[in-house]
Amino acid sequence: MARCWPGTILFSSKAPRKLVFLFTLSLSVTYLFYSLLNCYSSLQFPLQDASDFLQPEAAISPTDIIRSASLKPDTISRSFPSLPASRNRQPAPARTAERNIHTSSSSISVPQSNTTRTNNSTKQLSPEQPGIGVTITKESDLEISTDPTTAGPTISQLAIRTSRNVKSPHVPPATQTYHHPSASSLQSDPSFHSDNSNTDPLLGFPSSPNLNTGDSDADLLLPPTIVEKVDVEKSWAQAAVGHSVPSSVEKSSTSNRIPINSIAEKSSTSNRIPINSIAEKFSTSNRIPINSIAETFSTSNRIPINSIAEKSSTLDSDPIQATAGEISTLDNDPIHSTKGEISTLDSDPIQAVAGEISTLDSDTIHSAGEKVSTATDKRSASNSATLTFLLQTTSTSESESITDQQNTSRIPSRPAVQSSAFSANDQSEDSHVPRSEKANSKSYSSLTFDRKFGGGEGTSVSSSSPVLLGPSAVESHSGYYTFPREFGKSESAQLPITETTYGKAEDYKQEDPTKTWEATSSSAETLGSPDLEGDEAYKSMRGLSYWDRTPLAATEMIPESHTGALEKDTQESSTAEEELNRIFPVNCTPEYGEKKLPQAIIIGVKKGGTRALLEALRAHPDVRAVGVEPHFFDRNYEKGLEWYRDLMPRTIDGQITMEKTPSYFVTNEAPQRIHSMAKDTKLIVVVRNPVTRAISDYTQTLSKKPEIPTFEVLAFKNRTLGLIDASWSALRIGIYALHLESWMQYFPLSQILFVSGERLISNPAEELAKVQDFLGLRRIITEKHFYFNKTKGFPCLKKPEDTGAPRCLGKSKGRTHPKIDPDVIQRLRKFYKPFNSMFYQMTGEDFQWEKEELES
Ligand SMILES: Nc1ncnc2c1ncn2[C@@H]1O[C@H](COP(=O)(O)OS(=O)(=O)O)[C@@H](OP(=O)(O)O)[C@H]1O
Repeated sequence: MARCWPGTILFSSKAPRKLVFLFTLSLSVTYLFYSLLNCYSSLQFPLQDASDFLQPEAAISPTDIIRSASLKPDTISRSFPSLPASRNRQPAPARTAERNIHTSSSSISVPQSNTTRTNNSTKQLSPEQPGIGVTITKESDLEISTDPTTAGPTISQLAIRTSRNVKSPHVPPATQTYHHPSASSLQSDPSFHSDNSNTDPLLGFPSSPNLNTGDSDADLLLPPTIVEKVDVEKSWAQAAVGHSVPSSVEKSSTSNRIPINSIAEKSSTSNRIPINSIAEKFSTSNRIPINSIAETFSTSNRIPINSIAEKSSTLDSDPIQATAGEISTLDNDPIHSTKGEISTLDSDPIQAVAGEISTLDSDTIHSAGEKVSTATDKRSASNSATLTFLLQTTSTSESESITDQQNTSRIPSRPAVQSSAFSANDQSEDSHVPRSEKANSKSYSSLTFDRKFGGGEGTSVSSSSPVLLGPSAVESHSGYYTFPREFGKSESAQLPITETTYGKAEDYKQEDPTKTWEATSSSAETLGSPDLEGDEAYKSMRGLSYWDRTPLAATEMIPESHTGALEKDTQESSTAEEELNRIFPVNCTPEYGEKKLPQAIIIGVKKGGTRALLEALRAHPDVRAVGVEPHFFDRNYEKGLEWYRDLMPRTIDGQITMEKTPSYFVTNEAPQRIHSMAKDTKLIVVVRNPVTRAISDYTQTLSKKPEIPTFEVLAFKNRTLGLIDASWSALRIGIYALHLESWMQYFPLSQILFVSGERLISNPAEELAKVQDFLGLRRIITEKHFYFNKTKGFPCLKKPEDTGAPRCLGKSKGRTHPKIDPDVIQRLRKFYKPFNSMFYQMTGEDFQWEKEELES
């Protein structure tokens, strides 16, 4: 051994002392060098661990992010409210298993309970207790800071943990499988074990439970304090675009690690993940129009987080109402709610002056008021009840005349839409192209559905179109989404998806402040404009309901205590109190029956034709429906089921109770809540071409706020680049597939009926037949009940025996739409096309909007 040591030779050879000194010195230097090297190596471990944490960003579902937070450009709030424990839910064994996705550095198991962890303690949350909210003030990069002394996991980490390792308390009974070509590497990655059952149809990623809805126990993972640097815009962009096939997957799909240097460069501590660097990578590789999407989604969610937590507001919620503390709302105008003292049954809009809003006419109450006159001020409870009767049955005001509506014929010229068969059969090969081959594609993506219902039998449809518009399509994502047609059936549809994303964050302008006016709640609605053809009869029979229906009990009027929370829905104009009393004496109907929670709900979509459907149904003797929109599952949930029940009309045996609130469809919490109420609730969604729906939505807002920017301006984030502002609620609501996915988490498709808004106009009897079948009703509403009113441009109801005057919806339905630039229409059609296709695929029904567009 001694010989091996060079020093022995040196000493034995009696080398000069100088040489010995130099040798010793070089040894010391060498030793020092190796020591330093070792030290450096050891420093790498924490970073590697961090990288393990980071890499699985691949598993973050953008929809989770969308639904988990609310962003504003200046004040971005993020909340993780918890949900009430799911009751009555069907056990879903396939989905209740913990999503056992391994993380090399940390494996977090989330108890399947309704808890959140704060300060190392676990507490039970009450049903609507907000979870931990983090307020984020956004600049370019965001500093989320609630307590700078404590560094907890980053948002990114939390999302990762959530998506990776969660016992989802609400797992869809359905099996949803997403096969993403580019995910093959993930699947080969031992750290990624998706159960294939919690996927997002839009995004194609295993989706973490919905943070916002409390479906997940993500709260458990949220530390009491967070010090974080987050590029929120970028992460939101991913969320918004809906496909965060992340760069990290590409870059380290097998190693499950983000290159160390990227982390080491950007982060000095292992505990603080360099979100920015990750975000950059995402944005670079995915080229998502980050700003635009982030902002757009934030636009639709312009609700302070605390409001959301408290009020369960949604994208369709009125921010001001949410803060007012007392939501009123025969009218949706947010201004009216600011005072928190809005009541709603005031029937005398004529007397409403600036500053005093009365509200039976949503179109007349736009003057922002200091206070709102109230039903309680003006009438007794019994009168109020009478008025409610009015709300539920008819309108009597002259101002309801539809003479101002006679310009255009609204009936579409298109032929009756075929029912749900797909006709195309050209399966696109494109959908099977691995993502890697698509990555460099500069072309627009295509979206292809390979529909294989019933064990491969069936048809398929494919389409090829730009997903987003603009000159800079740079990348596509593709994948498959498989879902069952119905619970308990093996048949499924497989949905290959390719999508295109655009641009970089910097390319997009900041949030347009002009959009803050947006109040997206469902419109105030009108019942009972007498049509011109029936005008004489109307005058002679004024006050009578033209809709054949069962009488209402006086006691089923909405209690005054409730009126402050109701959406004005039925009347756009009203009648003087005395007249109401004359027309509908308080004791005109006996009290009988029982108030029941609704067995069927029209949950959407706003401007789809929901009022027309409900009113037609109310002509059925076995249907009793509340005339106003209760907004229970989105805005008034904290009032409790008894409050809700009390709103309902009385029913006798054999009658079903219904309500309609179109904003439910886009309310994250609604599916779970309705499921909790009764898992067998039947749901009806009236859908309409999303482009037309958006214009209709805009038209309604414009009618109240003429000063808003043009549709063309609002529709784009950057028109030159062709960047659609998908976060504008008018546009976002139309991404039906996105919203439907939430409902499919709780309800089988067999429990959801999709009604074509177009066919409801072109062939109402046919749609009503479907609806009656779905509700288990006798087919009593038939073509004999409808006639087409040329002046109104819509079908109107009449008594089948022709004994009563016909009845059309009022002036808030069928407004003349403003003329929109055809190029913008075209762009929007292209934007929606893949989402529509996905929706057709999910529902198994082709609504033929594209065909209609071609014909128009
Ligand atoms: N029979 C009949 N009469 C009048 N209007 C009809 C009818 N059937 C469907 N429609 C379409 O309904 C659209 C309004 O939809 P909603 O009732 O769902 O609107 S709301 O969300 O409740 O405000 C409304 O949209 P606009 O035309 O844009 O006003 C109508 O197109």
